[in-house]
Amino acid sequence: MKFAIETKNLHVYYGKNHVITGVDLQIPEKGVFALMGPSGCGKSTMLRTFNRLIELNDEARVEGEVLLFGENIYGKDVDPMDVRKRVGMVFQYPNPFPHLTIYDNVAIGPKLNRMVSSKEELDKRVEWALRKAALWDEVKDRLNDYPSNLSGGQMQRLVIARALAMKPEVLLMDEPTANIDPVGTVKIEELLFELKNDYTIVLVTHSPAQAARVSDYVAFLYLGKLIEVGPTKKVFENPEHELTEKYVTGALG
Ligand SMILES: Nc1ncnc2c1ncn2[C@@H]1O[C@H](COP(=O)(O)OP(=O)(O)OP(=O)(O)O)[C@@H](O)[C@H]1O
Repeated sequence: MKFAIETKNLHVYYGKNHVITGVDLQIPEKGVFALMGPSGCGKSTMLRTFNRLIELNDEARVEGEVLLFGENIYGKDVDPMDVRKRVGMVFQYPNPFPHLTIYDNVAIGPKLNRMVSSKEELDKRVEWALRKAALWDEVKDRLNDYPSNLSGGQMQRLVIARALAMKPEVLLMDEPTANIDPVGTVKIEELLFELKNDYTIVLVTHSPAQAARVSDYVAFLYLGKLIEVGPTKKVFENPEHELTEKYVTGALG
């Protein structure tokens, strides 16, 4: 079976600090796969190896393999920019481009990458992405406004639309609701439910409750090690490891 993402003996170091210590993980295609664990266990670091964003940190060193649909993205002929086009990312703080309109925030990726050949096609792509991100109805009459007046939740959905406009194969989300109010969080969680039919979504969360609500599969990381992985229901209802049980019952911080 081909997985969307597979890691083989993955290690990450920041200088001498060994923060991911030999992880073998298989992420199936489609659905929400949650990486959960307490603060500092290496979730964000691991996520950033999946699109080579980790390399923007000069101190970081990656060993082992990360396969994207069977192909090692750290292979010597692979261009990290190509990987980042195929694997989109959404961060903890909604970060629309403030100097671009709502329309241009979504249009810029396909435009710069020459993914469309006419204004009509670009308009269509923008509408499609905003609809997919469940934002179209809220912004269709103000596409030429700047994003600063949007709520945090709307900004985060705009950023999701920006990522989707590139038609990625995998979408990485690093604590996407950490800075969003409860209503906005519900909307984003509902959106994940829709998107997971078409995309493989890898979600980093420190909240076991969120992992339980939205994920199909979950991996529990602790101090840079993969402790347990499996279907979410199984891991929460019948964990194999005592550490996992402590974490999902809130006894581990
Ligand atoms: N740029 C960096 N340079 C050096 N060490 C780092 C860097 N980023 C993270 N670390 C260290 O690597 C370890 C893993 O951090 P990481 O951010 O991946 O964990 P996390 O599980 O995502 O935590 P959080 O939920 O707090 O973001 C931590 O010990 C952290 O201090």
